[in-house]
Amino acid sequence: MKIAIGSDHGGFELKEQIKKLIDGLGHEVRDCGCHSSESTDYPLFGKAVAELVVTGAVDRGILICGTGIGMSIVANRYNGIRAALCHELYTARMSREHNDANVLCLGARVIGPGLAEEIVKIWLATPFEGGRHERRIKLFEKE
Ligand SMILES: O=C[C@H](O)[C@H](O)[C@H](O)COP(=O)(O)O
Repeated sequence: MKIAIGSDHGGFELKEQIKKLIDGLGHEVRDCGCHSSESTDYPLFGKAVAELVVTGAVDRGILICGTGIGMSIVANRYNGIRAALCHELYTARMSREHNDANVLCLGARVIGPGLAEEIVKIWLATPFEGGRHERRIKLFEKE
């Protein structure tokens, strides 16, 4: 898959680590920044990733900030984005199976890098179940 990834300064280190993981799994990574731990503004990177997902330039997005909250708020303003903030494995899996989440948000100040990697792996590997869940998504997404 093609995957866009973005973070602010709070998520920068974890972004670099997750980039390597995704690359090692055989995906194509598009890094939308930021590019250092210097203080910056999460909406810039949340928007960049969301726009690539919405336009179909990439298949999925991963966004990382301190808590993951700011990034999920920004991404979910876009019609067609279903961003899920996940800090354990069950919601990571269910966000794919039931919600067809196309953006994963992580809080680098909330969980450790080991758990973050496991979350990313399960989120990338889990397919959408469709069926009744597809009907529910159609109920809130605009044409
Ligand atoms: O939701 C927002 C994110 O968690 C940001 O990473 C956080 O607000 C940045 O905080 P600070 O500017 O204090 O590093």
